[in-house]
Amino acid sequence: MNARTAPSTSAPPSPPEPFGAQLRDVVVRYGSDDDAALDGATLTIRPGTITGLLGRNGAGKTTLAALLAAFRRPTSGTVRVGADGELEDPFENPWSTTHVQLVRESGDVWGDSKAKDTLDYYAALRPHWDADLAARLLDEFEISPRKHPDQMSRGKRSAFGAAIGLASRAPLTIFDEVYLGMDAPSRYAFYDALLADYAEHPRTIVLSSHLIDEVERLFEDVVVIDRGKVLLAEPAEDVRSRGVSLTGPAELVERFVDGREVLARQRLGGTAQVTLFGAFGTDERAAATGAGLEVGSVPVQDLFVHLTRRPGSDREEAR
Ligand SMILES: Nc1ncnc2c1ncn2[C@@H]1O[C@H](COP(=O)(O)OP(=O)(O)OP(=O)(O)O)[C@@H](O)[C@H]1O
Repeated sequence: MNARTAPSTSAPPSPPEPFGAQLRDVVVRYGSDDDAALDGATLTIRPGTITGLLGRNGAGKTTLAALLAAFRRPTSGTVRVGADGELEDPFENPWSTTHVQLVRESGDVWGDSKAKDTLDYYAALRPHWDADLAARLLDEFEISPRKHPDQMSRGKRSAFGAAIGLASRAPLTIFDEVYLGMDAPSRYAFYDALLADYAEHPRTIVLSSHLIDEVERLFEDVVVIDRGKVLLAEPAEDVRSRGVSLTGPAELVERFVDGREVLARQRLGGTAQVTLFGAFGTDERAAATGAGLEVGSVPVQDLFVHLTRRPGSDREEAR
């Protein structure tokens, strides 16, 4: 029995299953003359996973997040959100809006009253809100519940939004560039808290970020959008096996490059590391390992830069 069908009791409702989401041929146009912000996007967010949502500036990530959270409706196509087998149109759907939490850069907080007022608001709005977790996170980020968010630094305000997103325990939680202004220790504290709470309370997390190197270890699935189109949507492991990294004596490494596309190249003294695009066959892998090279997967960041590069307009990165 899920929370929707459970009889009403004084105990908090048990959380429903993690939500998934499906987009089919979704087009979003902000104005009739505008280019499409999403242009025929089709993808699935698997329930119970952490999905990295990646794209260059203006790619359509925030637009996609707004659709999932029912902040807007697509111009055409379908958006469905919900627990397995119960996917529904989230727009003007109280069940869905109650169970989907979007944390945006802007924070979605009452700026001119105490942080505690915002916490009380979310405690009433989110059925699975964990007040103890919220208090612990505010403590960790050194945020006073008595302070007004308008008087907080940008980083503290972002951290406040991150804490709200985690404490909401929503079956689908979307963090849209939540880290803005947060210093490195705060960002890492957020990633650690996210992983720890996700392990204890499985749900679906979508994490949009430009700091790919920093967050890619969290991803189970990866969605890359570019100019409103879905370039890939697949498990992070599949993304990482779209290329290979080789590390070892420079001369030896170069022998394996042999006409392949190089995504990244680093050299330190006689040691080189190259990231190559394209699957590496079992024989090649065995040959490279046998020759003493370290064979690794491709960093998501390198692949992302490669996939979204604009020929002729982006400066080739000197590495
Ligand atoms: N309210 C709006 N009115 C008109 N156009 C908009 C609006 N919001 C977004 N757009 C346009 O839609 C496209 C996608 O924007 P979106 O904010 O979804 O991208 P994004 O991937 O989140 O970008 P960024 O990484 O820079 O935040 C862009 O061309 C943007 O200019």
